[in-house]
Amino acid sequence: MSTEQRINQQIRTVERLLLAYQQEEKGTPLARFLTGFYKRNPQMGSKDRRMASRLAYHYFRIGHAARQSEFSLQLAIAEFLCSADSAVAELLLPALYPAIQAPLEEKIALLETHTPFRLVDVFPFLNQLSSGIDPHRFLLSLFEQPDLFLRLRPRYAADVIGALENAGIDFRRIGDFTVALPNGTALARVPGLAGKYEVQDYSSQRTGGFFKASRGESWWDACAGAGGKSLLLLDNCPGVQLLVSDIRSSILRNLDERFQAAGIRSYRQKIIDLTKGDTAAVLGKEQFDGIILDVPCSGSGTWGRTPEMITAFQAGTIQRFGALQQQIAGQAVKHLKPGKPLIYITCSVFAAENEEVVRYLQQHHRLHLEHMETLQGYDHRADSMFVARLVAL
Ligand SMILES: C[S@@+](CC[C@H](N)C(=O)[O-])C[C@H]1O[C@@H](n2cnc3c(N)ncnc32)[C@H](O)[C@@H]1O
Repeated sequence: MSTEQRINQQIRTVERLLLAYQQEEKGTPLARFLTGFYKRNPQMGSKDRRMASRLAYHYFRIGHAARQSEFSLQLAIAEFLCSADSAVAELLLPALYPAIQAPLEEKIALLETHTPFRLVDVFPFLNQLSSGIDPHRFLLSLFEQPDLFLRLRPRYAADVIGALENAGIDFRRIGDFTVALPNGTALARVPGLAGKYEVQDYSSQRTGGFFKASRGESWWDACAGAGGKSLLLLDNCPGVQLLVSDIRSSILRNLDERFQAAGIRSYRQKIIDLTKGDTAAVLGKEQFDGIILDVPCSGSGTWGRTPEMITAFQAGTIQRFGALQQQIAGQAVKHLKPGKPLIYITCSVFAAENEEVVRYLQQHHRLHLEHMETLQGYDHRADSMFVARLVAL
């Protein structure tokens, strides 16, 4: 088979794969779909699978841009933009291909001059961004996959760094307890690491700086999920009395496993749906010294990892999340002691889920805003998040 035939076959395979993906239930993560697709197509070898995954992810990174073009041209544009070397771009965009290693801005200018690609078409929700997000830099960050970040447990930080160095792993250190690695780094093969670190995005790690908890205080992680923020809290302040809750019992089982691996045994756990107005039925009159509220959200700050969401997402959903977050936060704050903090967190870049919810809480729930910040992931090849520290009056 000639190189050209091989490339055309790859393009057809990805087209077939993406057609099958469109038949899936809306919102199915691409990663999960790909696992199933490869199981159903065992004739695809590991090299074919790697190439198909790469092309599919790049296809989604250009969002809504150039969608009227031939499928093969859309793929070539995506490849040219998102990689430094591409047989597909070389075959289909031969005049542009020599510039594939040029800076991103230059590649965008070339594509806008010579193809139907327009940067403004990529992400249709730019006018809804939080004020702390730079729209241009955010857009450009969608074209690359964020790094994999580890949070090192304080007392094992030196062990982990030593083990990574011994294994010859390529990593970047950010501060004392954070390590960035290229995605796909096979950590399971490095001996002696179990229980000494958590996989946690860098921006997510930074939210810990807002907790400021003290030993002996009682805290409630009210949307605890698999426990990422709770573990961060307990690592920063081991003497805190913790209640974790979530609407889903299945996710709290994951939390239990992670807590067990981290050697944490002393905590309380409850199933609580914060959209129901009866938290008092579960919690009585219990009041906390601090509440972490890492609310369900659009996840738009993490779409560099799940670019399929850029096209799957419906604009109206932003307002729906905003309303849900207001309801959840309004319910949780009833259990906050006066003078104590609510830490409101999202992994969204939309104002309606961030500063607008903060404004609502100030106006309707007697909370004073101490500090809020958009954590711009694009500065660090990380996710973007929002965090606010509000204090009950
Ligand atoms: C952003 S995730 C939490 C992630 C987690 N804090 C971490 O750091 O790993 C949001 C969580 O809110 C939970 N949730 C969604 N709706 C809820 C509700 N009505 N009441 C309580 N929790 C809810 C979800 O099940 C999900 O686990």
